[in-house]
Amino acid sequence: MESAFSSFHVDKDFLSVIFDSIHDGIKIVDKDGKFIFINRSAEKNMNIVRDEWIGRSVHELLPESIILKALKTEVPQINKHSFVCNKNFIVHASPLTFKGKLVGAISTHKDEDEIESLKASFDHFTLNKYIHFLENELHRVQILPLEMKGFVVSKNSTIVNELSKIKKLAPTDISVLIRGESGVGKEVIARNIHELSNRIGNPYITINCAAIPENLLESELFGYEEGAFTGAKRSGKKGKFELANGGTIFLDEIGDMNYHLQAKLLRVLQQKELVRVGGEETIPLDVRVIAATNKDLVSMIQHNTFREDLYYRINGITFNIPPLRERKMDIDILISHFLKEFSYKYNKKIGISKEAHYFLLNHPLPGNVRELRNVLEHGFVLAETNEIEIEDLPKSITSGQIQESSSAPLFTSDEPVPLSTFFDSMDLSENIKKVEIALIIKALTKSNNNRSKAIKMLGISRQSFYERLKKYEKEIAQYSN
Ligand SMILES: Nc1ncnc2c1ncn2[C@@H]1O[C@H](COP(=O)(O)OP(=O)(O)OP(=O)(O)O)[C@@H](O)[C@H]1O
Repeated sequence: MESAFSSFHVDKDFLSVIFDSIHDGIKIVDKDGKFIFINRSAEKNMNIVRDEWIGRSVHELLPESIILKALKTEVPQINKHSFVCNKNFIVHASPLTFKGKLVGAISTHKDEDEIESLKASFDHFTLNKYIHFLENELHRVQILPLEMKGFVVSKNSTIVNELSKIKKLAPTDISVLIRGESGVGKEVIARNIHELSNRIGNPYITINCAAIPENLLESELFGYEEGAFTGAKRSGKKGKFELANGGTIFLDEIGDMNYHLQAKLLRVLQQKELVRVGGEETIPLDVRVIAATNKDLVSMIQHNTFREDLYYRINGITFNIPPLRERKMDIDILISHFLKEFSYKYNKKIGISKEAHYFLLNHPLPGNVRELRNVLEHGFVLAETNEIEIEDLPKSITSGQIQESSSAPLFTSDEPVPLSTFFDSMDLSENIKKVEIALIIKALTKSNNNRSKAIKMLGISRQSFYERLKKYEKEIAQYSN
């Protein structure tokens, strides 16, 4: 779903997941009648290949369709009978308008046979149940975008302080530099700034300066004209800045941009206009710039690898996002947030065992929030019970480190918990504490909180058990019922 629909600011992959999980067929066309989305049910019950329809015109493919009528007349078409693809359907179609302008049309349809069989089987009771189901579905679909909008989840005081700035700076055009390691959530913040700004409704374009080969980055950013270089498209191409015109551009990994291009970028930002590569025409720009980096730009300036003038141009205000290891408190709420997200995405409810939870809290997670999300999603998908267990997490984090870093494993029992992966530092007493807490929690969990049984499992005296319980009261309480 592109163009006008990007203005709704709901992640398009996510929107596709929602629509694909809806039983009714859904089709969306843009204002010119081009198919921009067809959900899985529509593909199935119309017996078509949706990828072959996307981008093609409804005028050509379904000239008699109800969706085309809604688009042409700009009047909703409710409960209309339609015969397409050799089947009868009941269709609702509505024009889609945004900020008073027609941007396309949407239709939902049900197979008529299905409606007939539904009618036959509906008594009052089932009808009520069906209404209840639809209400739940509607609620689910309505709250999804909010849950998933990618708002920044954090309890960390540094981040909370930083975030409090967003509301103030978002409506201005001040440039923003976001600093932090990979995966800490820099893009989430950039998107939030755009969404809270007056530019909402206009494009939000991202480009990762490190991911594009140096020789292509210039034309990716500023576009090119026909024949600008070998392999250039006949018609030329708009660059990311032009695509972002009126909206926001997020320049990720700006520290990886070469010195020559930095000079060109600075010129574009200062003059608020650009000339495409190989072109002559000057294109005026109105783009808000948000940049991000993992690099120390100040030291790069000292080493003449980053331009000082560009640094001051992009650094109107700076956000510093600490890595996850410096805000362990956030792991808890991020886990809850992601479990909620996945339960919508996969349509099932799964929790996390205390051990897996504790494991994640103590795992280094160098890939920050992105790694936490990936690891949890892996566990969510593989979990065989209604809780993610340590065994469901990727082997790379539960066992990789042991094999690589210790020739003689400290624990060789049948423990599913590879305890030595907790040892992200050499501090002996800190590590002993972690092991003790993990084993006490495990014994309590296994014994259903029966302390006598837990003491027996641990093979320690009652006195020593209670001493430790007191000592680690806070940590254990967090994981006990
Ligand atoms: N505070 C947060 N709340 C909710 N989700 C978050 C948060 N921080 C990060 N995420 C999620 O973690 C993943 C990585 O975040 P993001 O892409 O913003 O990181 P980044 O710092 O821009 O990474 P990179 O520098 O590698 O591009 C995304 O799926 C994002 O939705």
